[in-house]
Amino acid sequence: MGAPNGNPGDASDHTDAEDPVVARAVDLVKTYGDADSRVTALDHVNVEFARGRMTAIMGPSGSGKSTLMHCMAGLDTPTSGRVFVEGLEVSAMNQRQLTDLRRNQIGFIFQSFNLVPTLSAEENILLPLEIAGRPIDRAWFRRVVKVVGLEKRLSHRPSQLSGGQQQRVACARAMMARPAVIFADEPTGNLDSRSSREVLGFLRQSVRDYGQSIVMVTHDPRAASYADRVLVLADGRITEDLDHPTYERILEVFAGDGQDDGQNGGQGDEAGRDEDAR
Ligand SMILES: Nc1ncnc2c1ncn2[C@@H]1O[C@H](COP(=O)(O)OP(=O)(O)OP(=O)(O)O)[C@@H](O)[C@H]1O
Repeated sequence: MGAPNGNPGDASDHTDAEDPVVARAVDLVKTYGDADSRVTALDHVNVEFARGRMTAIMGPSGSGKSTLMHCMAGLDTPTSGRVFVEGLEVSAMNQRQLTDLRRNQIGFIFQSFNLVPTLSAEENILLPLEIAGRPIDRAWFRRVVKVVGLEKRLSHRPSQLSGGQQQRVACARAMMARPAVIFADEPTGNLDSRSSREVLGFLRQSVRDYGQSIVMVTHDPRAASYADRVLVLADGRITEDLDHPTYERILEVFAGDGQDDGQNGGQGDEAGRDEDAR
């Protein structure tokens, strides 16, 4: 099992694949500003993210979604409380340990793709491993490239790719290092509905076929319906925790009708979700 009270260590030589929880926040508080203008972005959040599952985080603008993800990924420092990834205490790490953690345990997918414009798709996918000085598993590279359907685009630079193709490169880049968890911040926010479906399908496939753990912030109920679990934040607190919700169920929750009448269980949405990818 993971050691939630363990010391931060070298992220490159520590994995705890036995622990069903890949990341957790314990009594997490994040405030911004001073006493006169204090904003509580996270208000005593306790949450565990399951290994090999896709969890979506939803909530209104300003509810704390990005802050939660940034604290989980070691990109922001909690005011109080603790954060663990793979049993390692992120909230107690120094900069070197955080760099190690981000290189070896965490993958990122951003709304704006964040590709290096002068590099080809292949070079972008391999860049994090090159920077970390890690060996490249060519067989895994070919598999990942096949999953995201980029075989014929590997020599293209980002400007020669569509938005959907660029986000596929970003997905492949995140998957390439086999991170313990991928944090995806609005991964479909800049994509049309067809490209969104494709990218969400790849993410689901990586969960189903390779046991990838994914935490995804999204405003889009359609995107959230691909997840195994949907958390809803409001004013820095988790207000809903939904297990395999349908698109309709998510819409109901956001319409303020949080009562589960059981009528939506097991139904898929008609247009968005790629059932084959689940
Ligand atoms: N660097 C900062 N300085 C001051 N306040 C901040 C800072 N970052 C976030 N906040 C505040 O913390 C609260 C939570 O912000 P956060 O960005 O986490 O929300 P969000 O749910 O991700 O919003 P959105 O959906 O609009 O991206 C907001 O009230 C925001 O104004």
